Amino acid sequence: MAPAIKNAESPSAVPAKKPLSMGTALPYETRTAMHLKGLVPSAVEDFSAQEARAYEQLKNKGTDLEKYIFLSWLRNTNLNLFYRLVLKHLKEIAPIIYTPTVGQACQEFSHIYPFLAPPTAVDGLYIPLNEVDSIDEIIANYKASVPEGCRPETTVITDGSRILGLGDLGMNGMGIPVGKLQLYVAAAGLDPSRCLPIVLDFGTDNPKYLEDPLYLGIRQKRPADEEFYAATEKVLNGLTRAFPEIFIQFEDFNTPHAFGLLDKWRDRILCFNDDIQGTGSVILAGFISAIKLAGIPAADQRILFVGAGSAGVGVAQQLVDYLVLEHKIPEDKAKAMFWFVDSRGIITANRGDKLADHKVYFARHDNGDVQCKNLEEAIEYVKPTAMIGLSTIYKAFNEKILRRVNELNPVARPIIFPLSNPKTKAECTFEEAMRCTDNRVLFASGTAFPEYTIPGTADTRVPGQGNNMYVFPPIGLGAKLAKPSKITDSMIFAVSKALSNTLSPDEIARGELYPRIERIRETSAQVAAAFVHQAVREGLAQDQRWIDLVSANPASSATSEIPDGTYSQAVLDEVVKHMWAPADSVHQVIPTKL
Ligand SMILES: NC(=O)C1=CN([C@@H]2O[C@H](COP(=O)(O)OP(=O)(O)OC[C@H]3O[C@@H](n4cnc5c(N)ncnc54)[C@H](OP(=O)(O)O)[C@@H]3O)[C@@H](O)[C@H]2O)C=CC1
Ligand SMILES: CC(=O)C(=O)O
Ligand SMILES: [Mg+2]
Repeated sequence: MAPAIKNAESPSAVPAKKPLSMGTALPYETRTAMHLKGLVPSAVEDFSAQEARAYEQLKNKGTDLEKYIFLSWLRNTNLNLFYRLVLKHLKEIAPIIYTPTVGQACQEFSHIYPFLAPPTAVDGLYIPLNEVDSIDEIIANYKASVPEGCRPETTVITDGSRILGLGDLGMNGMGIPVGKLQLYVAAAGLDPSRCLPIVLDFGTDNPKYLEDPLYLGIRQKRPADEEFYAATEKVLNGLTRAFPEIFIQFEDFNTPHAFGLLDKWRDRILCFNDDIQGTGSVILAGFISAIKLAGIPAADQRILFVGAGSAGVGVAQQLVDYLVLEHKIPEDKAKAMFWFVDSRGIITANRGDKLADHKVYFARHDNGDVQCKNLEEAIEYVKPTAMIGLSTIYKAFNEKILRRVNELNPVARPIIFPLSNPKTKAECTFEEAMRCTDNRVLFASGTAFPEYTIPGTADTRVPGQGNNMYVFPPIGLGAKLAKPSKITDSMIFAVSKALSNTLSPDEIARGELYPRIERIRETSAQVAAAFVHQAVREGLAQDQRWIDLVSANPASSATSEIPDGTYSQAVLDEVVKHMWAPADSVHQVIPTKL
């Protein structure tokens, strides 16, 4: 793990008013000085004993949802211990605080909410549609409820309208901003006291929640577009008025609004859309590794997307940019390497329905009279070398389909990425993909699948996790440091290149497509450094210290137009110094002299 220190400019992430959260780790002198004598058990422990106890409790929970609730409570009562535990057991805990369990937690959010945090904890902003005119008051309330100086620098905002592949969960979607921000902290060392989850409680079109007596959001249908955009504008204006440097991640908005918000705001404020750009970036990184192993030239790939929403189109846009920039394939030819299947079949210009704006660019014009109505027909027509699932359809890549794609690719290794989340929406599992392709598959999934040992051998393969968790934390960290006026597509492209460069020789030798999750802190620092370099190269960075550092240490002769994802050691070293990490001993967080 990259060494990490607390950002000297940040207030401590552990609220000073709550020393009791350190509980049994408080030394006797501190207890005396703070009039706590007799209020905690007499043993004085170090943090690792507390950590062992917390881990024991975690292991004893019967279900993943119980583990989620326990971890949420821990985070809200002992932040330091929570992040020590998360970092030590990241591979085990990430699927609980993030996909897949976070999906279930969102579905149950209104039922478990009171048990996630003590009543005094402020865990984010809940902004009802009918209160958007009070945004300044809401922000003032927030400021008054957190320690002086805790100005948020990173926010994840959703309106809960498309939570993972689970659909419209209304206000219950709050679990996603909360979960994403925990990864910002764990993976990239953002200061937890400066992370602000926000849910726009704008109603829900999901009857299940409207009828649920325990639902905690406003009980009304979602507003029409005009009202949605006007209300969102009030919130974003209020937020940027109060915190002009804040980095905003749009998350899990339904696809038309995801594209609409990005178009409207991307040149005005420091923001990005995780589902379009973050997913595009992370899947491009895995794809770069996959095509190196596929055994055919990149230009011969025939790429079939199953699902044409914000994620599918976002990924394909990044792949086209890559084929054009890196492989010098003309844009028209690159675009022609892609086919999309949506709920009505292959997307063509003459299919007879009015295509949503985001589908138009990739609609086929070369199909003549052929219209494939489903995935099976599409496979026979396209004969894909790569199949990318962002459809939310569980088992869409069934055994027959997987075997057929394998059969169609006797030379090239098939690329199969079932990327829909959570696990209950994944197009196939790693085991299925391995079995049906004679273990030849180049695989990545949105939710982590277990390793697979090829029967009768000791050959155990590790599946790639193609999840935007590898890129949004370093993008946020890089943005916080370099302070670019906006996030550009070329910065996102640099991030993909940088992530693909982080694979270790061992991971490359084993044919893996992503770095192991246990190294995510190290890779996040490297990717953030590449982001900072690119922001400076493009002339958009506004923090003079980083401009000077990059100018004195240019990593390569890359231009702003064709990013190569490189960074200098000097910038990497400096980035690492700005990553927050939990304290190792109570003396780092509680002054010895009170
Ligand atoms: N791995 C990762 O990091 C990420 C994964 N995702 C996952 O991607 C998935 C999709 O997200 P998003 O694009 O925003 O969602 P959308 O709901 O906008 O997109 C879903 C797409 O799938 C299509 N579809 C539905 N049924 C079928 C079917 N039977 N056959 C083929 N296509 C079908 C829909 O068609 P139509 O347009 O006709 O309705 C639509 O184009 C989610 O599960 C999400 O969790 C998202 C972001 C990141
Ligand atoms: C990972 C993610 O952002 C999603 O599934 O929506
Ligand atoms: Mg998402």
